[in-house]
Amino acid sequence: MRPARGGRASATSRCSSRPSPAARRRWRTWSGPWRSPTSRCCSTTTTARSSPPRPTSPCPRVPLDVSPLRAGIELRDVWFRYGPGKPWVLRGVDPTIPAGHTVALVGLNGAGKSTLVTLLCRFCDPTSGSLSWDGADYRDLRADALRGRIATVFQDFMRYELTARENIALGDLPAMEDSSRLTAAAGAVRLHHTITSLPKGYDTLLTRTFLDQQDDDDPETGVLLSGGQWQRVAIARTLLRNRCDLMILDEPGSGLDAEAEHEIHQRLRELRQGRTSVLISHRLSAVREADAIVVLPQGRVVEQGSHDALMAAGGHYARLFHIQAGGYRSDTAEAPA
Ligand SMILES: Nc1ncnc2c1ncn2[C@@H]1O[C@H](COP(=O)(O)OP(=O)(O)OP(=O)(O)O)[C@@H](O)[C@H]1O
Repeated sequence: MRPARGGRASATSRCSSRPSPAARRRWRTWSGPWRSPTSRCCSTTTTARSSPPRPTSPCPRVPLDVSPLRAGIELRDVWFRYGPGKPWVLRGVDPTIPAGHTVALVGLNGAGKSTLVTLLCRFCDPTSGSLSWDGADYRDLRADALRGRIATVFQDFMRYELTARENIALGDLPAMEDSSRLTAAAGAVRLHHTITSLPKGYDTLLTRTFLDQQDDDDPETGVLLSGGQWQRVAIARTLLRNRCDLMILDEPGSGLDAEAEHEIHQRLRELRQGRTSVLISHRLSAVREADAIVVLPQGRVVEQGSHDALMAAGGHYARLFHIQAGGYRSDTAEAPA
């Protein structure tokens, strides 16, 4: 399935008639739901639900600042692929993330969950369809302001060749000199004692440079952390941004041992209370308490609802849950830990 040909060309030509200064002033003072004239000229034409609408093309706009999230984030018929001719990754998804709620995304490998995260952070725009923040189209918003309101633990998080302090404080630079915030974030993921036992504590370099044999015991040359310890650094970096409006956790426990994973999911559950968050995890016991679980096989939303509702429906989610639970059973029927 492909968008209709010529969508881009016609959208671009329609966008070329620029609004007058007086009209632009009127739109800026419009207090209703934001819908810019340029977004109308770029809007997509949805004909049949089974095929993607025409691709939207970027039009020049005056980017808007981003206010604290009040209502929620809405996706409307979002289609996405990584390039023309590439397979569709998202095929008309339209979940809503209400403010103050946790929405979990569940699906098999390659279902498009992390791709959805890249759209939520606006690293990419949808090929067609739209995302909105309290009704404002993402494409009308300042990308830096939007990202300033989002804290994300990425599945492929970064490991910087910097000190422990810097690696965590990159989440929120003023915390670089604020030891209480740094230690609170590190403590929340049980990393504080690991860091304080390093040769230079929070100022230990988290990389290892071997210049010659004598450098082996030199604390200046830094240390190497395990994969799970790095994962805690990445989560601590995100927790530091606890004033953000949206927290996205993409497989936050994937590199952790069973005990640490259980503990961190427990801690994240507490931190998510009353906050807007998106949680991705293959560990279904970690997502069962989400307000809504969106099941996304092969880029389409096939089910959404609470754990209880989806289990009662006996569909895709229930099947995955039973498969996973079965792996933990011996003779007795137990839910996954
Ligand atoms: N940068 C990219 N360029 C091209 N294709 C990509 C890119 N990133 C992901 N893909 C493709 O998009 C599809 C969805 O990938 P995505 O990472 O969103 O899935 P996922 O549901 O998060 O999977 P997993 O559970 O394995 O993390 C896959 O087929 C993948 O190969």
